This record gives sequence, C-alpha cells and structure tokens, in this order.
Amino acid sequence: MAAKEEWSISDFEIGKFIGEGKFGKVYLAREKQSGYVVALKVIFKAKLEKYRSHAHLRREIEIQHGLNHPNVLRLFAWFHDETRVFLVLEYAARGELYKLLKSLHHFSEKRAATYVSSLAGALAYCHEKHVIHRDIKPENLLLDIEGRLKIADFGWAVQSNAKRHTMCGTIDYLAPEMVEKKEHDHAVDNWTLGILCYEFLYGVPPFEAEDEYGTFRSPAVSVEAKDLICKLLVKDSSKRLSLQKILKHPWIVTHADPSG
Ligand SMILES: COc1ccc(C(=O)Nc2ccccc2)cc1NC(=O)CCSCc1cnc2[nH]ccc2c1
Repeated sequence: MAAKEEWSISDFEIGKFIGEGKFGKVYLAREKQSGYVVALKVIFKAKLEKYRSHAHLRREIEIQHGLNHPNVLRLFAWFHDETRVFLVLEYAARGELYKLLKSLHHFSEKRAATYVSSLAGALAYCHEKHVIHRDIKPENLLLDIEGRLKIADFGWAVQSNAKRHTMCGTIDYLAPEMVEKKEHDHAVDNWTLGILCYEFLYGVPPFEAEDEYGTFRSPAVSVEAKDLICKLLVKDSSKRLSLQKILKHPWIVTHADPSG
C-alpha cells in the first residue's frame, strides 16, 4: 500500500465485520487504488473521551509507527473524521492463534518451537526499540495467510523508559513481579514466553487447575522443551533466559522452522 499524505474513509471499500474492541469495531477493508486488503479499526472519539484515552492512543500510534517486524502486526496508517479515528492495520487472514490451539488441543514441537522463536524474535526487536508489550497472550496472537505468527494487540504497549507498576492482562500469563505489584521491566515478556511455550505443548497454561482427574493430559514433550520452559519460569526475573539465549536454545534450533 503506497504511503499517502492524508487517507480518508472514501479510499476504502468496507468489507465484513471481523472483530470488536473496547473502543470500536474492526472491519475487513480494501484500499481502492491498490486493491490491498487491510483490517480497518474504527474508534469512536466519544469513547476516547469517555475513557480519557486520547494520549494512550496517540502514544500507541507513535510506538507502532516505529515498529516494522515480520511477527508484529503492522499499523500502516491512521486518519480521522469528525467523530472517528481509523487505524489501517495489517490483516492476518488465518485469525486467532488461540482458536487453532483449541482445535488442535496442543501444537507439535515443530509448530510450538516456530511460534516461540517468532515471539522471541519479535520481542527482542521490541525491546531494542524500548517497547515492552506486557500483554502477550494467545488472544493477542494472530496468524497471517502463510500461518506466520503476528503479535497483534498493543493495548498495553509502553515505552520502557521507567519501571512500570500498572497491572494488566489476565493473571495466567503475568510474571510474579507483576502479580506482586513489584517493579518490573521487559523480563516480564520472557516469563510469558515460558507460559505460552508450556500452553502450546500441553494445551493449558501451567498454573491452571488440573483437569477433573487431577492428571494433566501430557502429550510426549521432549526433555529439551521442558528445559527451556524451566529456564523461563524462574521467579527471579534476572535469572530468566534472555531472548537471545532462547533463540539459541537447542530445542528452538532443532525444531523451529526458519521461515517463521
Ligand atoms: C497494531 O495493532 C494495534 C494497534 C493499536 C490498537 C488500538 O486499538 N489501540 C488503542 C485504541 C484506543 C485507545 C488506545 C489504544 C489495536 C491494535 N491491534 C488490534 O486491535 C488487534 C488486531 S485488530 C486487526 C486484525 C487483523 N487481522 C485479523 N484477523 C482476524 C481478526 C483480525 C483483526
């Protein structure tokens, strides 16, 4: 999609409804000139007023404009009219990773390692740009037409200049220092990566109640995979495996598909 000074709603044909957020709806849309298909997020200014989220959205647009990574959902452009703000977002045609996990019950080691490797690469890129995501959970992960993982929701992205204290996200994925409202930094994402790796392989997060028979349906998981998970689910955030070390871990190196 070619860059343009000022986009407007008339540049797009609106397609089917594909999702709803707190601030508005998301539609499939086609940019008329190029035929490029995007996800168009419509945010009502009245809602931004009500939740006093103008600054949050502005900051998020700034953050997004600086990010360009194959595993981070792109924000191509934004524009507004009297009543609405429009975000022109990348469309991930295969939808929520979460739904795929539910339908497959658990992922193969190859698929799990590929997603963990994609996440580690995307997070390393974000941390380099001083952005902590802090809300990585399966619902915020989408899959594009090739099945490539896209971190999609930056509802909580912040510039990691100072230590952060605000709570966010569901408890399942929160690092201990966040649950205990201690100071935290980008190591929270490394903890979440451990939770997700476990959930990709077992189908449920590690600290969720065991199923009614008290035994986990534990598919055969390799020792290397367990080794990586144990090196991420470490309470002391300074002792968690770094993103660079995750990318070099034997389980990732032997199982992840390099094409992402
Ligand atoms: C980079 O991404 C985002 C950037 C900003 C915001 C946002 O709304 N910020 C905000 C709003 C108001 C106040 C403060 C901040 C949201 C997203 N991301 C999403 O909303 C999830 C994917 S929506 C697109 C999309 C694509 N591909 C799909 N395939 C299937 C469904 C689907 C859905």
